[in-house]
Amino acid sequence: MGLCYSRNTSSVKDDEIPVEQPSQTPRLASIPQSPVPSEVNSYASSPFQSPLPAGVAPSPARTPGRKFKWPFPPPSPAKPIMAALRRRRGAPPRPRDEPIPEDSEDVDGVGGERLDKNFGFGKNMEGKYEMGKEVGRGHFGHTCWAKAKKGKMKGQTVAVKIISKAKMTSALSIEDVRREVKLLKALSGHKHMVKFYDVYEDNDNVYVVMELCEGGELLDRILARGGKYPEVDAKRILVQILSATAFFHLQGVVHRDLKPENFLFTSRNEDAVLKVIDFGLSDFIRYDQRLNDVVGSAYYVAPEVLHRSYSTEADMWSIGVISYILLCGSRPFYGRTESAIFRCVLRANPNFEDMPWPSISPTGKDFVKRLLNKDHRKRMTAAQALAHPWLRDENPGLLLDFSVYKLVRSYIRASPFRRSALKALAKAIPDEELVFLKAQFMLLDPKDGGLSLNNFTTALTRYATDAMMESKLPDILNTMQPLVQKKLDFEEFCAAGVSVYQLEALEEWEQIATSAFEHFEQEGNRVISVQELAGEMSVGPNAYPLLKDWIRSSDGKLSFLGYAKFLHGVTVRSSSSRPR
Ligand SMILES: Nc1ncnc2c1ncn2[C@@H]1O[C@H](COP(=O)(O)OP(=O)(O)OP(=O)(O)O)[C@@H](O)[C@H]1O
Ligand SMILES: [Ca+2]
Ligand SMILES: [Ca+2]
Ligand SMILES: [Ca+2]
Repeated sequence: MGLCYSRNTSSVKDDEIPVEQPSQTPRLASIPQSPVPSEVNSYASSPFQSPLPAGVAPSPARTPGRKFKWPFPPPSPAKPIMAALRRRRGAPPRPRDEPIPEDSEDVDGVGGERLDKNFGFGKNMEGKYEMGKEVGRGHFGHTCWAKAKKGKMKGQTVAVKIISKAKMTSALSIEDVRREVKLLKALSGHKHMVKFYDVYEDNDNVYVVMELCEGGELLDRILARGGKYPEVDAKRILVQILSATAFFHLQGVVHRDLKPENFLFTSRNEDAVLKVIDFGLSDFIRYDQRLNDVVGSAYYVAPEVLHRSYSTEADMWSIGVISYILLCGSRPFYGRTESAIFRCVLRANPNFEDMPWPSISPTGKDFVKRLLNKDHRKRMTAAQALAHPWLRDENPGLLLDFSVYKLVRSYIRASPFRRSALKALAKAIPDEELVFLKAQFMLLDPKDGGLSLNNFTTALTRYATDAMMESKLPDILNTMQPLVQKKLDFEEFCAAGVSVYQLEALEEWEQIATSAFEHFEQEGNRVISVQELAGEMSVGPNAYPLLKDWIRSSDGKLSFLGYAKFLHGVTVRSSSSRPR
């Protein structure tokens, strides 16, 4: 195994040039603060960017007042991540083309001349707003303070993100800007989303007018506190992050760049509201879709993103990284080069032993671990995280979880044998886990104690924004037709909505499975042939020898092992040709 670091270790890999760091350790607390304050954001020298390997773009790298040793403006995070991936796999860098279309230059013509950079946005920015000083900077442009000159916002201060058209060098990068604006607009209503006001353009720039967040970035607050948040304060932050994330995930939006630089406080107050910003890397995702473009920031990137098949769970990983940092002041996955960080993300287990972890509550630790699970199927969703015991007393307000829709969908489409296996499992779900399912059941507003398709439709409609129409999540309802006649009571809803993978990740899994099998023996287990079982599992004849071991020779029914394996199902990799 390569060099994997957690926390205070650091070392240099030979294949890449390490970036100079102000400190040899990734520990936030030891990083000296920049003495240069600014009225809007107090920028500190950031340990999040200085140890970044060349090429990984930390968004605030060019923020005024921040010290960094990088002579060049940072490129998009997407490109360098891909380049490093290719190096890891030992493949030669491709000579000309760019791996990620978003940033490939001139796909539409020489010098980008044929690109239509007209967005159809309003043109009279200057007439409406008086521009002030810069408050932040990113790789596409910068953000300024501004004041409305007329209209109902007259006199109000706002933030204007100025995105340079000169940097839009491909049709796809133009599409990215269009999508960013569309997303900001559609998601704007939520308490923890930055409020969108307007968008303008001229020949040089696109101007996104939004609510001014005067409290600075979450990153700066972490630094100002010496890198570590007391649990109570960390909870307050995370509830807000999760509430925003549960909201946009339900809209079918993946953020893909969640990190402390992309959360801003509305004011300098200790209890200021936190807002998520920067949907520049975000995308809509259909319910049955997996994304494959590798984008994000190295320290926060989920393993399945590096494996090029991911969905909303990737954001949950990033929130796990943020939680880890908030609680202990160190990064869970650290390396001085991009490759080293990726190796860590893919293979290393974060350190939960060193100080301050022994002094952190067991539920807090459990919370972080359930987010930093490398298997995305075992990771908590945002809605689940809000229902986790660690946050429950924060009264976070629960939100409908779209992952429940996906699970219910596959339940109602499953074979009767599989459904009875899941019904038996539902009887063994620990009370702690039932809390979440009960909340989801209630959010679906059961009629006469049960749920039919109508409930699922109405609930989704209640939360729908324009973003949900774009991501086409409601399409899932067309595939849930069996629920027209059927009605799920709470017990069956649990069988439908429970995630086998998540239960498997629990320490008590052995007990849960044992107890579930007892129920299954009473009301679900039956004689089943190897052929029939293979059909149930959608595997071919070469799996017969293996499946034979799952059936008891005494009575021809599933054994305990067989039941547990049957619940788990075959994973894509081991399906048909290579069952394990
Ligand atoms: N609404 C706002 N209020 C105050 N400051 C803001 C606001 N929006 C952005 N900023 C500041 O500007 C910085 C850059 O904004 P943003 O992250 O949206 O730009 P970007 O060009 O997409 O950057 P990146 O390089 O991270 O992709 C933020 O980190 C923040 O400091
Ligand atoms: Ca940013
Ligand atoms: Ca961005
Ligand atoms: Ca894309």
